[in-house]
Amino acid sequence: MKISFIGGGNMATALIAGLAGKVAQAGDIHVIDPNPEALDKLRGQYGVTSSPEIGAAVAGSDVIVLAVKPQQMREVALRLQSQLDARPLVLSIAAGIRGTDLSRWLGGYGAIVRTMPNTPALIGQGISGMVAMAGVSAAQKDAADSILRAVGKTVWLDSEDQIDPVTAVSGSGPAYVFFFLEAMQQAALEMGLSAEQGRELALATFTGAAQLAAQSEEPAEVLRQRVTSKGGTTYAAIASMEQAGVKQAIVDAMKAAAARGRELGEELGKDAV
Ligand SMILES: NC(=O)C1=CN([C@@H]2O[C@H](COP(=O)(O)OP(=O)(O)OC[C@H]3O[C@@H](n4cnc5c(N)ncnc54)[C@H](O)[C@@H]3O)[C@@H](O)[C@H]2O)C=CC1
Ligand SMILES: O=C(O)[C@@H]1CCC=N1
Repeated sequence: MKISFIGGGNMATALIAGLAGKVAQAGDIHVIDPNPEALDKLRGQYGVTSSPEIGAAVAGSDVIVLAVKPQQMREVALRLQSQLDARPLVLSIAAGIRGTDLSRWLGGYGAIVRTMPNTPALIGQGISGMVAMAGVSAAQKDAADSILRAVGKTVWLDSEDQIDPVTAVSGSGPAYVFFFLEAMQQAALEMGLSAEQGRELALATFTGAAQLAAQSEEPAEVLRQRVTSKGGTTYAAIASMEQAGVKQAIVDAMKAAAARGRELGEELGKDAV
């Protein structure tokens, strides 16, 4: 499979790390990015070919992955329009950008899959929500699935409306986990443990609890109750979090992420062309 990436930043790097030598031979991956340092790194680490701007190199690609920031998507799509003769699959990973707007910027092109991956893709532990527009063939849907499965799991969605909620849960989700980790490590330090001890204890707790939840038939609430002895230490911690409104704050934060996705789509898609 020949794959071109437009944008060679964080998320493209995570995807290329999983793909190179598996779904595509390194020489069949081409990256376009105006930043020479990003290209040097990707060429050196993964043996990809590269160019600083969209041109003939993308013609002949089976899949073109759009991995620029949402604010760059329109400009990139307008430039890409003339290179779509071979009818490749266009795979967009941008938050917010709606399929109809992307299709319009690509001159009414319909072979578009929107996906929302996440950074654990870097270590093959990602999860991606996926939605195909009407012009995507079964073979192209399979190609999109195999690209994202090279870096983790895929979940196909019933409608595009679900992609903003997916962005709020798993796309942005690693940041919430890191935030919680930061807080646990800060507390460990403030209570007299070393930074190294705090890191080891907090990380193993996260991994262990997540694995336990994944392997258990019980909901998270029941697993939590099993740690929480009445009048004990966990009880004190959970009572403190409840008093501070932590659960509702997380729910509100995730709704804000989804709303920002919708807002980005509306803001950046309101042009006439
Ligand atoms: N970082 C994350 O956790 C996730 C990001 N995304 C989406 O992935 C996309 C990329 O995000 P990141 O990789 O985090 O950003 P990034 O800033 O690391 O990478 C974007 C890259 O695009 C390049 N670029 C800018 N203008 C360009 C142009 N005209 N042509 C080609 N390349 C150009 C930049 O030089 C940069 O290397 C965004 O749309 C974001 O919504 C999706 C899921 C998760
Ligand atoms: O923060 C963002 O907008 C992107 C999308 C999901 C994760 N990072």
